[in-house]
Amino acid sequence: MATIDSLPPLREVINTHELRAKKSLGQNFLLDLNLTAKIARQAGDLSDADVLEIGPGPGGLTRGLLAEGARRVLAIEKDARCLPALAQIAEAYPDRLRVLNADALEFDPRGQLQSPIKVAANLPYNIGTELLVRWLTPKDWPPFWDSLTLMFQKEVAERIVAKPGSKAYGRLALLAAWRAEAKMVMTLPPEAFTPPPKISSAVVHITALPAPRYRADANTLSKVVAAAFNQRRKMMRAALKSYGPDIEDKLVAAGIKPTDRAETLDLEQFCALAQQIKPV
Ligand SMILES: C[S@@+](CC[C@H](N)C(=O)[O-])C[C@H]1O[C@@H](n2cnc3c(N)ncnc32)[C@H](O)[C@@H]1O
Repeated sequence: MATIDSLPPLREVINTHELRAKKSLGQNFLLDLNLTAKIARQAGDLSDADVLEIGPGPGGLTRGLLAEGARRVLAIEKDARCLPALAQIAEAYPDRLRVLNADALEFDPRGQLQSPIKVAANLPYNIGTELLVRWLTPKDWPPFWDSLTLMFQKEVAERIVAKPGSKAYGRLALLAAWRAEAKMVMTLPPEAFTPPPKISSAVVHITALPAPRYRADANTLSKVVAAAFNQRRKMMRAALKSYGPDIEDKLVAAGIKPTDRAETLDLEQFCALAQQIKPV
């Protein structure tokens, strides 16, 4: 039976289980347990929280979360090759780790964990933004989670925390600012990972606000912001042409000049526009 002290170093784990990283699954592993404990600490006090971890891989961050005192961790891993390594961690932390071999895109977390719930993950780069947008745009608010502590490619992290007028400002910044507070809390060089990715990474900590900053329908806001920034150099009236001939009137009613460009508009204006398109 594995105990915390008998868990082997992660480099040994990936060798024993022949966990050669698969690019298609976005596998860049963190093998330094000091580093994974530091990332886990960015999630705040874990002792009274259930943690949902997406993509535990060989379990570096999972070990960090458990060592930092997480009440319980539910880890969702798509790659079955990682299961024996994760089972060994589960043995060392009886009753505190549950591992599901599943695709995070298909997984419904509702009813699986007890509040307060923190999500923590070194996300596979190919599904990271999709998961984040899902977590930020449920129909009802507050969401199932209280905070998200997520590793992204640094360029994506910059887009999440961007302010209006900056180059990185767009859909991710607006959706994050609408009902949450997002901060970049840590950056990591490529060498922190095995194998090293081409670019740096960063951890973003996002806390859910009790209520949205402005009233809007989540789906409408998400779609209109995506359309506006898909053609960010175009004037709003051109970028939103597919909304029909009365979009100019709706823009004006929302306090937006039809000749404005998306990158100059703030969250309040986009929410006002969503309300013109579909009031809630
Ligand atoms: C960047 S690695 C992080 C691994 C580990 N957490 C670490 O920090 O070393 C991403 C992990 O997500 C897993 N993964 C990729 N796509 C997934 C999906 N759709 N659902 C669940 N896990 C997925 C990969 O197999 C891999 O273990």
